[in-house]
Amino acid sequence: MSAYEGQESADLEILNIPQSEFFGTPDENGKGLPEWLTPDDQIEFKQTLECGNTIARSVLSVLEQQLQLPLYSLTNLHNLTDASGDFVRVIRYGGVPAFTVDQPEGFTPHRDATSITLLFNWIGGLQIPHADAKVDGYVVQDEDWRWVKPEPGYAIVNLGDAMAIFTNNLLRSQIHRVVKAPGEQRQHDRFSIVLSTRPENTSVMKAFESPIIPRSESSKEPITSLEWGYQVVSRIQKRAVKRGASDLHNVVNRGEGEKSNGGISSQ
Ligand SMILES: O=C(O)CCC(=O)C(=O)O
Ligand SMILES: [Fe+2]
Repeated sequence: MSAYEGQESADLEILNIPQSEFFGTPDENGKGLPEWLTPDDQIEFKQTLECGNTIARSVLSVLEQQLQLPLYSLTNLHNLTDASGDFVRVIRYGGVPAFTVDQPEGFTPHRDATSITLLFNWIGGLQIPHADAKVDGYVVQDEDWRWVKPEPGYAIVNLGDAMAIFTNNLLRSQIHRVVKAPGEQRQHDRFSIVLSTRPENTSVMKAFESPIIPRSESSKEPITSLEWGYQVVSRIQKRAVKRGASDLHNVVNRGEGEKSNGGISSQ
């Protein structure tokens, strides 16, 4: 798995640092860490991944109990040192003049191909549909989007597609998008730190059995988390081609999936 530095435009810069660079086996075909990352920066990213994993595991351990699953059912699939698609992503969305009315999307509507995503935001831009909104696949009417206001000292916790699979949709993967911040805020660059925790590569992507998880009727042979990651990427690329995207590498790295299995979202 490789680190990725993406610059789509002056408007959007993305850096993905995969967990495997520090805790697993780095992808030998990958790009490695960016050259400009100093040893101190590397320590910072390593510690950030470690903290993200600790927080995600504590959320998972609560969910595990609430779902009436045997102890460690979920947490054991999310060990820091097991090979997985975990990553930390830093995004800079360029500011635009305050109060402009256009609403270009930084990230089109998507659900994350993660178990848990922790988001650290300082200014607005993130949106989710309101509770009664009609969501048709990835289509949400413009008037149905609501701001997610960042609160100082808090992280935003998002459940991803893996949790929907593990619970046969008892837990839902939250659709979200990013647009320019509201009002005055949009003149500032918006930074976002994304800590994504995914099931370890060998995890079997199927619903757990529990008294409260609906039984799955699917007769499909379950796949591993690694295979699932690649499937997500190929789905995203097909959708992007339909939308007319030409640079699929950028598409996948823009949170819409990544071949290296780091940084994918299930667009
Ligand atoms: O920038 C944000 O607040 C969210 C980014 C996001 O949705 C993603 O990286 O999957
Ligand atoms: Fe996302």
